Amino acid sequence: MSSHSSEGTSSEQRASSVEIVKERNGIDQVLLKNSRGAIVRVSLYGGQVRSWKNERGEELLFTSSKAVFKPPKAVRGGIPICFPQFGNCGTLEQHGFARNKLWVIEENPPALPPTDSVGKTFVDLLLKPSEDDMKIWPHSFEFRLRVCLGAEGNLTLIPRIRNMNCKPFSFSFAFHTYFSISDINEVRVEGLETLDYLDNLHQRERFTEQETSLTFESEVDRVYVSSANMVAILDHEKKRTFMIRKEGLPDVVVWNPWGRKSKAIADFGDDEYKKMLCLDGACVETPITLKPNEEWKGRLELSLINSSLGP
Ligand SMILES: O=P(O)(O)OC[C@H]1O[C@@H](O)[C@H](O)[C@@H](O)[C@@H]1O
Repeated sequence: MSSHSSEGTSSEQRASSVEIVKERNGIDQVLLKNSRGAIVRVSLYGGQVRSWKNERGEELLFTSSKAVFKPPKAVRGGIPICFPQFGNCGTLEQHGFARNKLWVIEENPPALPPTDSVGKTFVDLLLKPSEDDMKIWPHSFEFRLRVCLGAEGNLTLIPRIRNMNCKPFSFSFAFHTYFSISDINEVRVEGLETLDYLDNLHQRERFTEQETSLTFESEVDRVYVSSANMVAILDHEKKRTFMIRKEGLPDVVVWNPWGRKSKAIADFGDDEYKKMLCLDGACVETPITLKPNEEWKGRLELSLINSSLGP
């Protein structure tokens, strides 16, 4: 099985492991555990990371108390995958179909560099289009996703998308990450200053970020274009910082529906907007075009540190 634990064990350490369990909807879920007790759960439904817990057992990703765990809806929380379309700028359903499909575990994926496996516990997933998918998006692809839990508790996602067509195609993409935060009024985001963004609340008008760090007082729904490869969410109350490192994912989507819109989302609690921030590594304004047999590879690495970035 192409799910691996490659950490060494000592008598003091728990062994790292990969287990398959059934979710309440009967679908398989992969549990990655490292030797310090951190755990990542990945559902084959949507290839979606559902949970990321650190060694202290603290949940680092948000999931709504009203989330629906039955197909065909994507689960509201964790890290849904938006592919082959982000948002509703296209002919497909909002955020594309990958998040609503059953993925499989891939036994022998094409090799990745040793740095993507050594010291990590990981699983490889695969999505191929069904006949029905091909009717609405007539492009043959293979979407591979490696989900890795590092020895230090870092969560890394490595997407690879290959064009199996004889014609080029383009897609947009996002890891729609729901971070769990203490209070939306208490967090700030660094790494987006001076960037241009398209504001979905103003018909996608283009603005330039004027703030040195982003704080939140109302609904936000933006795509920051061509950001640096590192963004941070500083949570003052919890005294911790999420570091988001990304490659091949130039854009950053920032979303929080705030109070009024939360009430209109059926699978989201009225006040839950206070406890989450969506910050996605994405290719939205910079869609990817693949020639026949060409492959795109990205990388998102999430880690947690317990001190502020700034002086
Ligand atoms: O409810 P969904 O389909 O998961 O989307 C949630 C949100 O995702 C965000 O990324 C979009 O910019 C929002 O407009 C959207 O409301």
